[in-house]
Amino acid sequence: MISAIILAGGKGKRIGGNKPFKKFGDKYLIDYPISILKKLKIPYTIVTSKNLLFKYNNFLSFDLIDDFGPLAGILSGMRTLNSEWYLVLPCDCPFLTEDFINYLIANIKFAEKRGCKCIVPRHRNGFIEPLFSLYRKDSKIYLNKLILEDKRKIIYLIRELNPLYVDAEKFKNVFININTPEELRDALKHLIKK
Ligand SMILES: Nc1nc2c(ncn2[C@@H]2O[C@H](COP(=O)(O)OP(=O)(O)OP(=O)(O)O)[C@@H](O)[C@H]2O)c(=O)[nH]1
Repeated sequence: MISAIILAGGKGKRIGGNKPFKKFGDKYLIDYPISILKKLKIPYTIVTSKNLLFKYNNFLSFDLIDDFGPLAGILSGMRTLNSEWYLVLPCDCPFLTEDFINYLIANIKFAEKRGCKCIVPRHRNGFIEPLFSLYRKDSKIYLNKLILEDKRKIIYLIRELNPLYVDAEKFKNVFININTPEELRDALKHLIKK
């Protein structure tokens, strides 16, 4: 019923390129979401740009449009795997947990009853986490439309999907992601403390 799309394209400019293969502890960043998805037996595809140096050939999909950003990556992943719901994740989420994913999945029935086409964690301050969210397969229609209109912000998608917002507060560490070398160092300290 659910498949996952790991977004691993983009330029990773702030971290100096090829973000998925930055070393983090004894693994690469991209290995963290993969290992959690494997434990949960959730099928996944890794969506990346053709120009990114990639070490894993299995499970790869490529962006249908270069440099468009996450929306094109999500649509590309949806075209690769057939599923009712898609879990979208970034490649830089070393503190992702099984509990968090199970929590999102537990909200699917309720979302379907209310006609919600996405399930999005929201923090107390209103900040949302669209790259740690579930999207129904019929999001594809809206993704196609937004891409044709060159609307790249993910908030445009969320607005079309009658979102079910769920509590992000109890999973705060899950959303630690890594954009710069400094953030990589800080997150490593966090990993050591764990
Ligand atoms: N497939 C795909 N993934 C993308 C694309 N742009 C960003 N991502 C992924 O989306 C997540 C969030 O990306 P950002 O951190 O906003 O952007 P980034 O390109 O990684 O980094 P910067 O260039 O420093 O902004 C990361 O997992 C990226 O790998 C894209 O065009 N295609």
